[in-house]
Amino acid sequence: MPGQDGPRLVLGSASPRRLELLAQIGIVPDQVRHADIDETPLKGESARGYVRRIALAKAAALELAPGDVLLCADTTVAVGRRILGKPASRAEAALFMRLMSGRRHRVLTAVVVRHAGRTRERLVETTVRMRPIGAAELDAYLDIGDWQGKAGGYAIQGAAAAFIPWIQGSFSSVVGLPLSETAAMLAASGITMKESAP
Ligand SMILES: Cc1cn([C@H]2C[C@H](O)[C@@H](COP(=O)(O)OP(=O)(O)OP(=O)(O)O)O2)c(=O)[nH]c1=O
Repeated sequence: MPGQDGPRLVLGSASPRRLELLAQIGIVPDQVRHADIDETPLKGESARGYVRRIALAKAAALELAPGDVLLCADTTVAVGRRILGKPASRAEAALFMRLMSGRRHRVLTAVVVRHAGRTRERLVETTVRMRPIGAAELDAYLDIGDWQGKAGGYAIQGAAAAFIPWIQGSFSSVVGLPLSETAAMLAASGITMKESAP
């Protein structure tokens, strides 16, 4: 049972989206922490290998009290073999958006749960199609500033939805945490909805 006697959930993420997504399924972490790690892709690294490595590194970087459950994740965008992380500038965000315009890309989220000496992980892949985006509307989109802090430089939960007619996979995973898979992983560690908790 969650609550006073159950395990404590530590969310190892600075992403406000991940906190909101957990709240959507009635899960409230007892603590939110995060460790800064180097997110540079290795030479020749695949997007799947990269996102797993980073999520595992985030989870390994935090000390846990006995019994605590740690949840970490990493989200990245891949266009073909090219990994698009968080753009460093508006110009880089524009480049990323032009790469994705009029074609499909993949959004990968790796979820890691550490508990009682065990580390579990899941990798969820979603395909997203963007319609062709004109120069003027791209400029207007970049003005909003949604590109900051987002893998690939866009937020499907924001104005970029206007560019996305179709996805195949998990919407919540694109936003940062695949909720169905995450709920199952947390339940396996004794973390469930807290609506009935004191
Ligand atoms: C593609 C996409 C990404 N994102 C966000 C989710 C993630 O917060 C971010 C990818 O960066 P991440 O490195 O996965 O996460 P983060 O740096 O925000 O937080 P932390 O490492 O502390 O957990 O991009 C959206 O919000 N919407 C989208 O449509």
